[in-house]
Amino acid sequence: MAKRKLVMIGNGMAGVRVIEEILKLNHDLYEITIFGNEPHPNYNRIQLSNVLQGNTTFEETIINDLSWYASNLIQLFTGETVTGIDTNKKLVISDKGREVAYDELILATGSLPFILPVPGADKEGVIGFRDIKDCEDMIQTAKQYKKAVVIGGGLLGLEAAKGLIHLGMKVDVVHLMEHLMERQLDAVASSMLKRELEEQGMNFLMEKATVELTGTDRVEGIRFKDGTETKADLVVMAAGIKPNVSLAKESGIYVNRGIVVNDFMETNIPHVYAVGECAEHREIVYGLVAPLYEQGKVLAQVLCNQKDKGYEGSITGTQLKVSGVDLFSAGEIYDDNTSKAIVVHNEYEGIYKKVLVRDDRIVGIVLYGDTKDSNRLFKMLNEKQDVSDFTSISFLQSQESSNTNDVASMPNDEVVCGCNGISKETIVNAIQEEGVTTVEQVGGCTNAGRSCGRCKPVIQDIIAYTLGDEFAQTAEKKTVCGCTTLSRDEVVEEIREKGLTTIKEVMNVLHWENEEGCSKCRPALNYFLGMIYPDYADERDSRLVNEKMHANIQKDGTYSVIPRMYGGVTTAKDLRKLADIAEKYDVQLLKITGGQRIGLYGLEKEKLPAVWEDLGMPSGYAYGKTLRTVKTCVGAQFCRFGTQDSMSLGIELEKRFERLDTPHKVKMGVSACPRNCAEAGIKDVGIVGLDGGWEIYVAGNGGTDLRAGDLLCKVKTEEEVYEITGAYLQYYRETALYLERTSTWVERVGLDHVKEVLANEKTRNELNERLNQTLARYEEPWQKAVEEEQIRNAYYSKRELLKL
Ligand SMILES: Cc1cc2nc3c(=O)[nH]c(=O)nc-3n(C[C@H](O)[C@H](O)[C@H](O)COP(=O)(O)OP(=O)(O)OC[C@H]3O[C@@H](n4cnc5c(N)ncnc54)[C@H](O)[C@@H]3O)c2cc1C
Ligand SMILES: NC(=O)c1ccc[n+]([C@@H]2O[C@H](COP(=O)([O-])OP(=O)(O)OC[C@H]3O[C@@H](n4cnc5c(N)ncnc54)[C@H](O)[C@@H]3O)[C@@H](O)[C@H]2O)c1
Ligand code: SF4
Ligand code: FES
Repeated sequence: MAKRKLVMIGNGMAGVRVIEEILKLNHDLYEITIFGNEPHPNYNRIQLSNVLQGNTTFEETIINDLSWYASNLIQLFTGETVTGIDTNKKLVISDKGREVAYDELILATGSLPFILPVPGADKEGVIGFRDIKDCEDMIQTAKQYKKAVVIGGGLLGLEAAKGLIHLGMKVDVVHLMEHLMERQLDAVASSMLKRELEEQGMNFLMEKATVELTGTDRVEGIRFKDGTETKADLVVMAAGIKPNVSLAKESGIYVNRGIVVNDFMETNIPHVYAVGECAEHREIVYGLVAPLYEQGKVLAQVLCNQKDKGYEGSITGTQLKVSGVDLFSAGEIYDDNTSKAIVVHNEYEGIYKKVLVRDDRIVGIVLYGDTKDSNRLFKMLNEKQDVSDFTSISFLQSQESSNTNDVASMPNDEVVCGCNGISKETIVNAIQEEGVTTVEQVGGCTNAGRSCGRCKPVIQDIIAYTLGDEFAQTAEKKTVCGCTTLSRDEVVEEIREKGLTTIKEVMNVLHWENEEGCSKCRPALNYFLGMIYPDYADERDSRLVNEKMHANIQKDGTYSVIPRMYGGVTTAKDLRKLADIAEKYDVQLLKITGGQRIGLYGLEKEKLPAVWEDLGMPSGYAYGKTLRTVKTCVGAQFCRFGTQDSMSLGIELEKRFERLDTPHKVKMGVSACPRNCAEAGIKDVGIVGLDGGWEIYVAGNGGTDLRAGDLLCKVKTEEEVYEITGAYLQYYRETALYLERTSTWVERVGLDHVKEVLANEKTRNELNERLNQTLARYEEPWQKAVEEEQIRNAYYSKRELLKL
């Protein structure tokens, strides 16, 4: 039976969770297309605050990478905005003119920051805080400017302010009201918070209404209603959000504040649903992930014909992600004449706890300084438990005890991960029945910990408590992925010892939890097998998407073609050919890359084999975990400072080691003198010419984790360079974790250790022998695609559009 067509607009947290739930319920029901106007796969927006505060990286915020979409046959259009919906013809239209028909349509367009409508709000340097782009803007601005002003003393504003302080800026927080976070905290908790944040370096301008942003092109200051002013090089608007509903509205879908949905997330138009921050349910628009995920679960059931009781609304609990601040708030915050407050205020220790009770039920919680009881109290609030038997002590005094004792006394049904609604019992079951032993694996099985991450310490305690002695042995272990409890070294050892030769066999024999593996372990296993057996028959479908396609997928779904240009040296004939091909195939962009070659960007998948055939040049592997480029300077052939022939050495290095699978990408550079024009000092392997010899540097990195290379050794001849480089690469191949760059690998194993290994001639020879055996197995992949129809049909035909 033909699959039904499911289209989703919005590639954010709530929407993609719906897709994950659908895939769990019925993997094959839908042909899924997702439009996301950000140029990224689905990432954890919540963690942007932690990126700013330096606690995590952008890479770590990715929830589902491109290979997840590919392996689930999801067509993803990133950087593309849906601009119209024809609900009669049942199709959506994008800003690139793409029309996609749907049987079912999900609107998951999220929110937009509320930008104050004051003069000057459109000046350069005025931003919201919503996405990676905003985050990057703040990081860049902090490198150049000193003074930031955040407008809004709510959750978002305070997290942004903390991040900007971390980035080295002076920060004013402008707040309209008398108290910070007035929607979540009462006056006492709010003033305790203010004091703490002032100590952390924030300056508060309270009860200030902004009337104008001053400056010429770029913002220079803020003027307030009371006539006062403050200077600003950067203004971050964090004064709330508004549901992103214009597309729905223009398409005739009923919108109030958000897109109005019933308990099954259905809009007023048949087959059109809304979920997440853009949806309004029973007159409430939610702005935290916990309720959005509940909505997502319900919508997945509806779309998989498993309609249950529907979504009935949520009570939300909030915490602030600022280190040194421990607070929790849920429900009402002030008592009135129908409710009573139970309050503990220990000023000495900076602890404040308030529980509001009406008709023997908890209706509100405010905790500051000690939030240990938040889960327990929040559960009582949510379940409307009768609390008439509780004393104020049993309400509010958490027992001083060790963490594992806390876990022991925790009821089984206590919710541990509020974002995902996961109880202790579910986590314990995953540990006992699925054999998981790390927080990451628990997340893989249950989703716990995959959003704001604040429950991770408790999950860790539950793992320790459940595993007992076993825990100590597994605690230090970094497993290959959530499908196994084995580490990289254990997997490699088992493959060698048991003579396992295919990915399937490894998974079966080593009792993989998920028998199909996942997007993390399949490429890793493929790599390990290829590293162990020189004649290994590569499993192309297990590779990361770009390697599988032998081309780099771009944000609009097109691909790039970057042929080899050994050592960055080309010819007039090749340049002419590239120019002709660029015109013939109408490439969107022709660009000199950072690795000294020329890239053709914006080619549709179906065109790739023809382009490669016309080019007749080898692949530059610009997409691979392999040797990318060897950058060279002109050296002794032309430069008056050159002491060595850097171009010849670079070209030979590239020819010798091209196509070699490595744990991560490898870049090299060769300069002919210490002026180092080829930037060899920030390469995985950098060679610098001296009078009568060469210096070999290793473990440099010019990317996000900038690192200068370490001097490995000095040699006299080119032959020695090849020998040392070969042995070094093979040792890296054999001992690094999959996806570990040489820079982190060397730091982990130690430069002295690597030097010691390579100093031994016998070891060097053995390493080079194994390397050469492996190198012998490689074929030119583009040529193969040109020659073999089966490959073209499998990977580059239109029919296979969804398989990426
Ligand atoms: C810095 C920050 C910190 C946060 N911290 C927390 C926290 O600690 N706890 C918590 O629970 N929540 C937190 N939140 C809120 C949480 O991130 C959101 O509730 C959640 O991301 C909303 O999910 P969503 O899918 O509805 O919207 P989004 O994640 O915003 O996704 C919507 C996506 O749709 C795209 N889109 C919109 N229109 C179109 C179109 N026409 N065509 C194509 N694509 C379109 C948007 O670009 C966006 O990528 C935080 C938010 C921010 C910004
Ligand atoms: N830790 C978390 O859970 C977390 C973190 C960040 C963001 N978020 C979510 O992101 C969304 C946006 O957060 P937010 O803090 O912008 O929204 P918010 O509505 O919670 O807070 C906005 C704050 O700005 C203040 N404000 C409004 N107008 C102002 C003005 N003109 N001048 C100065 N202050 C003004 C308000 O008084 C309010 O305190 C919310 O849904 C929030 O729940 C959550
Ligand atoms: S590194 Fe030295 S030899 Fe090479 S181009 Fe620069 S100055 Fe000339
Ligand atoms: S509480 Fe947010 S991820 Fe668990």
